[in-house]
Amino acid sequence: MIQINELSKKYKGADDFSVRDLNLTIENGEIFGLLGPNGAGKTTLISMLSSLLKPTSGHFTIDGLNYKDNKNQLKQLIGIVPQEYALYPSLTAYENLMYFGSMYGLKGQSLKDDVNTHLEAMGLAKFANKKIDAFSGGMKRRINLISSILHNPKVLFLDEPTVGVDVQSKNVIMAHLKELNTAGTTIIYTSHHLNEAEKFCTRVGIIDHGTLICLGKPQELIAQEENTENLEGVFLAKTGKALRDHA
Ligand SMILES: Nc1ncnc2c1ncn2[C@@H]1O[C@H](COP(=O)(O)OP(=O)(O)OP(=O)(O)O)[C@@H](O)[C@H]1O
Repeated sequence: MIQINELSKKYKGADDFSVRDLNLTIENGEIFGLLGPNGAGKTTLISMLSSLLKPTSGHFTIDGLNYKDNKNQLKQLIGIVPQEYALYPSLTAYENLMYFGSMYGLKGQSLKDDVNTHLEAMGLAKFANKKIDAFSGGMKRRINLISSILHNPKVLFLDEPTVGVDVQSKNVIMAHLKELNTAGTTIIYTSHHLNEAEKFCTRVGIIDHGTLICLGKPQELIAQEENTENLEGVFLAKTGKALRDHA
């Protein structure tokens, strides 16, 4: 279970909070979608939960563990798929994955077998020995995902896992995430793809101006909103139609 209490983040030099007094509980086995307009605070929140960013105040625990006291245990428990590719372009897909596996203390034949199984499941087995810099965006996203799940994390955080990929790659990524979830992994991910979130998530939270403004099962939220047939309608009703440009 992920228990978040009064979590806030104000970046150095910023005028306002990017996440403000956020309270949320996510149960084991959920696929939880963090939705919100540009600049709402989704990446900031997920970066704090995955220990990439220090909160300004408040706290959270994952399976009762917190980053301050249980750093090494937490590292084994969670997987992180950031928005940016964290891959070595001059190494092959296989070499990258063996390297990332070794960072989690994995080695030997079982690591090789796991790498090959994931490459196969992601449709990348025949490209295992090609260098990453020759890969398309969709292929890099799939390798990026594999690199974060080799240690079988109990909780997986993903920041826009399907941004910039074609429909084919997106389907493979989402199917793989669904399989991981069925096998017991809790998934928390940010997305702007509301149709996808509607189908895929057990619950969603809509965040705006750093605050959680809406929380529930997609179908329940749709049923509660008048004249709305989908999650996009709920999203627009809650967050409005104004652009969120800022610089
Ligand atoms: N390193 C930073 N320093 C200062 N302000 C930041 C920093 N990173 C993000 N912000 C600000 O914090 C707010 C929330 O940004 P965040 O990236 O968390 O939003 P988001 O919901 O993930 O947006 P998007 O959908 O565009 O990725 C924005 O106002 C953003 O400008």
